[in-house]
Amino acid sequence: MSSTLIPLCFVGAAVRTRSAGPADCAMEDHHHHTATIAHTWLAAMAIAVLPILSVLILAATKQMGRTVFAPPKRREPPVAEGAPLLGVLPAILTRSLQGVICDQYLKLGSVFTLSSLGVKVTFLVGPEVSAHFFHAAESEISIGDVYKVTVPIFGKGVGYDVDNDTRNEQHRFFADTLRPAKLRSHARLMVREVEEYFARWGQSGTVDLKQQVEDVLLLIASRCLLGKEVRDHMHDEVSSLLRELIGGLHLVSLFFPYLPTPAHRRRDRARARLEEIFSGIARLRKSSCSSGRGAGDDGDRDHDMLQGLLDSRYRDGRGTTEAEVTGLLVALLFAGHHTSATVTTWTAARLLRHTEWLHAATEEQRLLQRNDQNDAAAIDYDVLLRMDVLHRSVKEALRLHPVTPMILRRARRPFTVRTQDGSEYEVPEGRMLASPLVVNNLLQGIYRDPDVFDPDRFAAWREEDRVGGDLAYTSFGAGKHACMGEGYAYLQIKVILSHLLRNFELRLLSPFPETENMISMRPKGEVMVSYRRRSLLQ
Ligand code: HEM
Repeated sequence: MSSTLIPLCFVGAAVRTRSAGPADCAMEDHHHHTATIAHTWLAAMAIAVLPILSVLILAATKQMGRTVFAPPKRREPPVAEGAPLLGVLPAILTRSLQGVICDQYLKLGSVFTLSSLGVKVTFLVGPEVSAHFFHAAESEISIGDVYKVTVPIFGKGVGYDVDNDTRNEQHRFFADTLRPAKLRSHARLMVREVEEYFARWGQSGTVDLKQQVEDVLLLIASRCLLGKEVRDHMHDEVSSLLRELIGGLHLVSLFFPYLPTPAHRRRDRARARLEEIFSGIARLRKSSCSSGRGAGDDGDRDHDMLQGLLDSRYRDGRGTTEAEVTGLLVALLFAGHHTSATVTTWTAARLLRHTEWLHAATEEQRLLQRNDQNDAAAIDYDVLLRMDVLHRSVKEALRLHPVTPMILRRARRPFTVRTQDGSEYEVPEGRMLASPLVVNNLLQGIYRDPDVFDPDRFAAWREEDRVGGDLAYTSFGAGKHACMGEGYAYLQIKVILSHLLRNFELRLLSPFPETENMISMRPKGEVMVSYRRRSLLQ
């Protein structure tokens, strides 16, 4: 979940798109079917939904056929032409958001505004114009204004319900629970979950890999984030409570988050029950500590994030409340599960389609197994760090299939942006801003043959992203709100994929997937794969 990079990719507005972007915005076929919003409904909100409210306010300033605005004091970014009143909306719906952004980028340059029904979103394309967007303080460029909608899901007292300082402290708790020393023990738990899960597969068979990946990642989350008690006794209940929480997010929630609809009531009940569960576990843990029984039987309990958050303290010495811990855990689940599942499935689909890379990644596993003299089958934290081809394959799949089409912010103060060709624009206060990953990730100035799946572009001898500067590759965000779970995400994705490569011969039976819809960047439909057990060392 983007910052909480909340992949609310769960909101189900399916807007199919067609047509390719212009040649310079190279992208493959399936890409032409996508146009979407950030982890989310956020894009929907920006492009399609907020306008409905805003039109009422702005109608007075419009004429049919052309919108007339009060003359700007300074030069604002150029606005894309569009239909009367609806602006670019018809183009987005008949074509694709990605295609429209690409067109306008080629036409108007790296800074431009899309407008529809009175709402304007200014797009900043490429690293040269994105520094302020990613690095400015909250008082200048706000993430909180954009993600307020998460409050009823995460609950009061956490995330975007609290002031910026408190939120920063809560992010420090996340950072503590995700630091490398903790990741080492998470890796051990992840490997155990993955081995157990795939042991259920037969000698050979056919599966929907997308579903399998979602399931195993939920088990990993249950174990690493929520703890042994949930994993062993409450996994099914907690999984369905999380589904209820997600199901409580509809378009109507954007405007009336507390309207007593059945879905909102279910959401609130689920949130309350989760708090009850986590509070119960917290009390049990406290009492087992005071009775001298210590941590978990297997010594793992100390390492789960639930415990990390229960032990966290604010700077003034205050501990976290059980309600806060519940909210923070839900936020982490939102941020980490859907995103990782999407990237794992896309990477698998890419490897199975581009067999030269499947071969390279498999050979890497064979070598790692051979070189590991102690235990040829072992995958641990250090081995995972040595999976270079696999790592680059994941990174490259994420470049071509970002989990969110764009990252959104709101300008709290006006600012000036300079383009590479020397144009200078004043972006006004209150303007919604977007950094479109679906276009940034395909810029030819940064990536050679951008629509080709080529993990070597990130190899030490090319490093196209580094050459492009620190804002060239922003699939994990950047700057002030860079993803805090990147290391954890790579670990769990590589644990799953390396286990599959080592133990199964896989074939993609479905056609290469399209992207789901305007709101979700997941692979569309089932991703059917056949498997046959094997050992790489024989
Ligand atoms: C492949 C998987 C993932 C991808 C592609 C991803 C991507 C992102 C992106 C793009 C952002 C920035 C959003 C913005 O600026 O609005 C972000 C933020 C964040 N991510 Fe991830 N993420 C992934 C997995 C995870 C995981 C596993 C966790 C935690 C367990 C996590 C925790 C966070 C948090 C806490 C933030 C908010 C940082 C802030 O607001 O300061 N993410 N992520």
